[in-house]
Amino acid sequence: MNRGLLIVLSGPSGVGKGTVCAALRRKLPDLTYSVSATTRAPRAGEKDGVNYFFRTREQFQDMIANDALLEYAEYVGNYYGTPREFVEQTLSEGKDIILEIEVQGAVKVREKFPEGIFVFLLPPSLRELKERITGRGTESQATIDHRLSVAVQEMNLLEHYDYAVVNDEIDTACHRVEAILIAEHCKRERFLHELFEELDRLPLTENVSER
Ligand SMILES: Nc1ncnc2c1ncn2[C@@H]1O[C@H](COP(=O)(O)OP(=O)(O)OP(=O)(O)O)[C@@H](O)[C@H]1O
Ligand SMILES: Nc1nc2c(ncn2[C@@H]2O[C@H](COP(=O)(O)O)[C@@H](O)[C@H]2O)c(=O)[nH]1
Repeated sequence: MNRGLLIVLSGPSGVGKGTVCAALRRKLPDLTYSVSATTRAPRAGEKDGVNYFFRTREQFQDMIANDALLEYAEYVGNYYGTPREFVEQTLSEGKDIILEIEVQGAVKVREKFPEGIFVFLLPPSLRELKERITGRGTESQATIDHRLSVAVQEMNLLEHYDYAVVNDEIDTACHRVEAILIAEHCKRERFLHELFEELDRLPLTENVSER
């Protein structure tokens, strides 16, 4: 069985990662979502085990010590991390999995899964990014300011990604990511197809089948 694809959707805070990821999951119900662990407090309506695994700092540090995280990062005063076992099991079952994570974590995932597909979501403008972070209304002004200053630094990491997708319209951005997934699947299938054709042409194969 082929391993599934690991897709990392990353980009600056407020660009719309969560929104585009949710739209993509509605369109592609077979795409598995990696639920992260965090020490941040739940926002209104967020549920443990659905949006995040909400953990204390001590619990999170235990996860780090037990090597239970594929990657983790400290972001604007809180820990965020990807539970490792679930990702590895999903991939070994041949299913695609998507991680929606910030950029430091994405760089660490790349070190462990260079074959992953790394997509950087871009805002149509910095002004729009600021409006999105502010408009979401989930953070204090101090946190918004902190996230915005980090966002500008995060944009410089674009060159480390395989693809850049502008999130101007949600549906369009979602289509773009879907197109990337389709293309990546095709690439892998064609690769295998060509490999087997090549093997068929090898004299060694003929000799073996004649015996
Ligand atoms: N294409 C878009 N057009 C207009 N508004 C958008 C678009 N995409 C997302 N938004 C809005 O921008 C805000 C931030 O989106 P979202 O929470 O998905 O960003 P995020 O990148 O996941 O943020 P964070 O990294 O801080 O968790 C939300 O209010 C969302 O509704
Ligand atoms: N490195 C990781 N970053 C993660 C993970 N899960 C979420 N995130 C990112 O953190 C910020 C803040 O998220 P918020 O829910 O507090 O707005 C955002 O960029 C998320 O994508 C993770 O497991 N690892």
